[in-house]
Amino acid sequence: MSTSARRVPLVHLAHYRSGTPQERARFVQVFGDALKEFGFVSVEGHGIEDGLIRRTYADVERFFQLPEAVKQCYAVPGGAGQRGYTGYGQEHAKNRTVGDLKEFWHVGRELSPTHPHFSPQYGPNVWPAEVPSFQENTRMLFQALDGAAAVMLQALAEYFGVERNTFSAMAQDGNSILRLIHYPPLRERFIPGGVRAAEHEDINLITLLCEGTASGLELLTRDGEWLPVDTLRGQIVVDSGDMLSRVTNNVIPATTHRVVNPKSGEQDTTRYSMPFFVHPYPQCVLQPLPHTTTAEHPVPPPPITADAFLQQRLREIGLIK
Ligand SMILES: O=C(O)CCC(=O)C(=O)O
Ligand SMILES: [Fe+2]
Repeated sequence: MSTSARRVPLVHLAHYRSGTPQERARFVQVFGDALKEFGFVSVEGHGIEDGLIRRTYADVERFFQLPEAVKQCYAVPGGAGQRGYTGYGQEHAKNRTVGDLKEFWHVGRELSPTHPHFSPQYGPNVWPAEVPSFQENTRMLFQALDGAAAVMLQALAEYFGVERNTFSAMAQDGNSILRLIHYPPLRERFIPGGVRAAEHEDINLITLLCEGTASGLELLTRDGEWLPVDTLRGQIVVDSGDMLSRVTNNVIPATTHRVVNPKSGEQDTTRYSMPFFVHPYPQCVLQPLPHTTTAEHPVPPPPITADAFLQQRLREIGLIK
């Protein structure tokens, strides 16, 4: 695949789940090459019900329209924004000080305290009483995305020629998180110098993005060009994060992306999006697959636990003060 391709490559997940051996092999190749050379890949046939995505967006919209004081009741003190509500402008991209022009809500995984991957830092979810169906819909969406992500990670392991569960086992009962984001109209709230989401790389292994409700998402191609990414209905866009870059010794670099502000004249546009960040379990040691240390990638990053890496990054983006 040419790195100067102007379109995000498209694959069909059902081809990997239940296709012929040729379809499976083709999925593995296109999916892996797309993340390696392009940074983003669009996935259709992922099995996530469109109605569930619509219902969840409706709930998310209802929540973010609540008064600020009500929303703030769902901020979790000392929780580093990992559950519940995080207010407007609080998160900023690494190496920036101006906050992003967004507010968001995080739904995480809930494990019993006796589970080996349990970590008290990633505690129980909170739920907005004002939107009764929020809990059920976001939980169902979390589960559906989690299932689709596990299959994609299996394909990625095949791409590297390692045991199929190598990456999916890291994410199984891991610290994945569903982020529900509201970008309000710029006319209403603006922070000088602020961007809806300033350019950044995601922290985690891979991110699954259901289509956003308005344009604005852009990816920096490996050639250094900003390319708008418009997810079509029925497709999920997947990008690679820093943790995947670590475990592949940068064979798959993390993808730089951003959400740009609407053009002048479109200052009334609201945007919602729902990235699902696929994280390993906290105790998982991130170290490169052995055969990824090559002449091209001679210096593997030192091992670090997923939790230590996450804590470091949460500090860098202003969620841990
Ligand atoms: O809103 C989007 O489409 C992307 C958001 C994003 O990149 C993030 O929250 O990490
Ligand atoms: Fe992101």
